[in-house]
Amino acid sequence: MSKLLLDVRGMAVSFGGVRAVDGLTFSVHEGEVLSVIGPNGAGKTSAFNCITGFYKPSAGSVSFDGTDITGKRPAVIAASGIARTFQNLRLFGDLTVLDNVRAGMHVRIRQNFLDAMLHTPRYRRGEDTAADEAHAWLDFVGMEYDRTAQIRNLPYGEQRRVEIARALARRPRMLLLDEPAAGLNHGEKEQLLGLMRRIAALGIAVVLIEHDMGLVMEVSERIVVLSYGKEIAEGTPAAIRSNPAVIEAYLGVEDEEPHAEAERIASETGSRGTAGVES
Ligand SMILES: Nc1ncnc2c1ncn2[C@@H]1O[C@H](COP(=O)(O)OP(=O)(O)OP(=O)(O)O)[C@@H](O)[C@H]1O
Repeated sequence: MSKLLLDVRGMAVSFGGVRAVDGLTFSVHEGEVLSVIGPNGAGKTSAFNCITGFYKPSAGSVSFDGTDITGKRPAVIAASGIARTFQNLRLFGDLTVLDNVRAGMHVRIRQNFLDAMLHTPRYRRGEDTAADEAHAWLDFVGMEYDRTAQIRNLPYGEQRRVEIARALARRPRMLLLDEPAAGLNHGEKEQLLGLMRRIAALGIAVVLIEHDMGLVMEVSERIVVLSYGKEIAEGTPAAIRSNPAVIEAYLGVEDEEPHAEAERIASETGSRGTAGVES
């Protein structure tokens, strides 16, 4: 097994009387793709928020690469090598594609203030390097659109790609993706599947929250299943799709979508050649 990166133990967070995350324990290794699934409101995003410092866990611990990061500020946690994307895109709409990705790099590239003020050759070299690297990440995620276009003018699927490029430009060791397939069409979901595999092949751990079960079953090495904040199952896709507690958790909720997901989980055969069932 490759190197342990993230180690979450007994993590909890509550809002009023709601235990959004209730004693969650799991780990993630270098280059692994792990999915966190569960019905709406199960606590998936809250778990991401605790890991990345947006919420302060009320109990438990989070360590990353052997360092305790429990309750640290988001900027400190990001600097330790954890990047994330959000359910609702958080890009700078007025900036160009390229500048959005460069914004992801400025957290790690520190320019000398005087060099920046005086636009010295050293400053310009730094900016050129940053632009080259931003282009390289945009190539990596398959962004073929005009990179001088304002983000707000791009199709939604392209914006999602840029958000991943920006997260990668931080050179993280672990990337948390919160519903990256939401709003994507079938072809875009297939590209996303390939992209997640390429990211993992770089040795970056990928932790995925996703409702598209076709995609989850195809890409994940392991899956953690949450229900009402608690972990009810953990295992390989094959073990999860036949786990009665998982099927029950999905069937036990009122929405139509989770019913469909439960049926998909129950009927997945493991022989799918492509990802991206429209949900
Ligand atoms: N900031 C908050 N304030 C109050 N309640 C919250 C907050 N964040 C999450 N919750 C509650 O915690 C529970 C878990 O929510 P969370 O968004 O983590 O679930 P989820 O599994 O990500 O859901 P979804 O799949 O719908 O995104 C829900 O009951 C939610 O209403």
